[in-house]
Amino acid sequence: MSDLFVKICGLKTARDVDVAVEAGAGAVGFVFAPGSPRTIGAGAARELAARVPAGVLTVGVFRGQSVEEVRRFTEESGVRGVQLHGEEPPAHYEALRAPGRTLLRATALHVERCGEYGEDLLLIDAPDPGSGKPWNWGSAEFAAPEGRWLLAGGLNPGNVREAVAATGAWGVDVSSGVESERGVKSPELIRAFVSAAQSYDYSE
Ligand SMILES: O=C(O)c1ccccc1NCC(=O)[C@H](O)[C@H](O)COP(=O)(O)O
Repeated sequence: MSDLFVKICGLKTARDVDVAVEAGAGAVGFVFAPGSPRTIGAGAARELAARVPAGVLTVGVFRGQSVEEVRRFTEESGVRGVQLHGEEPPAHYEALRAPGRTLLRATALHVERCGEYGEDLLLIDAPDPGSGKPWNWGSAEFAAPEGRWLLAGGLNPGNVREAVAATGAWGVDVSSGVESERGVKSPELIRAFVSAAQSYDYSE
């Protein structure tokens, strides 16, 4: 067993939040970026976030939205983490910094180390986030950043251990790989993903 940090993203129902928490996820994500089958409103997210124990991070997921909009969704929903997917500049991270808030920078670009934009956690993702399409994390060209970073993009219960072994990621993030159809989470796949990820032993 490892302490691998697991984030389950794109949750929309109380059942799926409860399953993710009980399975051992360290974070759960709610999509506030418009235009996704996983998008929910701040009010719905507030009810879901209220079910989550203090030790599990609740995260709002945004893409290309203004600082004002991100702030409004974050405050209305009560999530404690903010994840930006739109290659927002460092000024957005500075503006969104608040006591007790965790900032996550999601990018498909090469990054030397976590924290360059003022983020607390880095998420190295596919160019098309939430698509379920894997990218070349296993290739020789991929250089892992320094610091705490999560791997995302096309992960599923069957490949997550191999992905962590290949990259040395501190954590993993998944959405499509724990769905029975696009936008619909599967409790069985959530449990299988967390179990597979956390069975990884870094000394392997
Ligand atoms: O999920 C979406 O539809 C989405 C839309 C806009 C910005 C981000 C989005 N999702 C982010 C994630 O779910 C994860 O961070 C990650 O990309 C995992 O995606 P997947 O490849 O589907 O596992």
